[in-house]
Amino acid sequence: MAEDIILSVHDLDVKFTLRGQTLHAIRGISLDVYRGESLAIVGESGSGKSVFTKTFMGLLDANGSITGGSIRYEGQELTQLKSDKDWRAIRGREIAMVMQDPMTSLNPLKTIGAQIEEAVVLHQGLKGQQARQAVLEVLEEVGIDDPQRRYRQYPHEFSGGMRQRVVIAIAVACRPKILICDEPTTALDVTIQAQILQLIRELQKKYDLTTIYITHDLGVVANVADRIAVMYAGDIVEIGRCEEVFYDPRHPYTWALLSSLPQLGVKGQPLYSIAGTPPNLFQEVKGDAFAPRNPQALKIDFVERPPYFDVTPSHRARTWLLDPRAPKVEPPEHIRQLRKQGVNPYV
Ligand SMILES: Nc1ncnc2c1ncn2[C@@H]1O[C@H](COP(=O)(O)OP(=O)(O)OP(=O)(O)O)[C@@H](O)[C@H]1O
Repeated sequence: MAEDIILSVHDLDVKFTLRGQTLHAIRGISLDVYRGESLAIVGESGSGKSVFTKTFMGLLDANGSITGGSIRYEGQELTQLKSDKDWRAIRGREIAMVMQDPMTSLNPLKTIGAQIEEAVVLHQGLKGQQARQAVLEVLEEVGIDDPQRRYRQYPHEFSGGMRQRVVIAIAVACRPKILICDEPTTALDVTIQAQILQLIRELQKKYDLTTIYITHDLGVVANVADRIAVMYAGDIVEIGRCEEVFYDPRHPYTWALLSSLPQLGVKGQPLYSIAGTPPNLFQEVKGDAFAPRNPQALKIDFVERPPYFDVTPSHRARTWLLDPRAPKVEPPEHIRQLRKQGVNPYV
């Protein structure tokens, strides 16, 4: 059976203007997101993960604009939406976001209860006692004890993990179909991180949510993602099912990203880090954007941008290495070992 596509991005381009110069942040991304799936978008800082997902919600900074391509959500073309009123029908209501730092999305001057209640009133059409009851239920649902008391408290009276639960409560109270989680656990310690990811997973099942995780840490999503999209320099360079990207990665950037996971490090040896820096997006990127940092780059990598090559029907990568004419280049030994071992070293 064909997958049901909830969001379809085609050849998307985003540019920013800064002091008279143009920065090409998203360079022709195409991506279908399937209803009910959990998709992770991973890549280094600056690869364009946040900018890309902000385009689904009309949240680009004022100096940025979509300069090409399309974004269709449930058949509606989002790139045509202009006014804030149009976007309000999508933002929160259809597509909601949980940000890395809960303090940026919470109002420090309003009680937690009042903030969740606003979402309940606006999106579920409840009023008075019913609205209050719904807030207490959602607080409990996200694992906040003693909701009667917590309702009256302010954000500063909550710990970081609890604040993140409140932000998730507000997002879920809007009954969205897609939940975007932008580094939802980065600021939290490891135990709390796992609890928050677990909570998001439970809510995803309960409400049949489509979730998109944005993270620079592949390890974080190993447990939660059905599919992984690897971003580099404003482009998706590899996408596949979680196990395809972990055990059979094809793009040299994905190899490098996997190699830099602390879980793969050898005790007593310094952690692998990717040499060099990402390209300057103020300048035109030629060929494969990762080529200058790739010790095994081919000549053509510096000349022509690679197309996507299919590895399986669900797995593709933008690398000349997959061209039938390319010389055989093996991934590093430790990456090959992963497959042989067949165990998930990331979790
Ligand atoms: N308002 C802006 N003006 C100019 N450039 C911008 C603006 N917002 C983002 N960019 C640039 O767009 C590119 C992508 O940024 P983005 O924030 O999406 O990266 P990211 O992968 O989400 O990184 P991080 O993990 O650090 O959040 C970067 O080069 C960034 O500097």
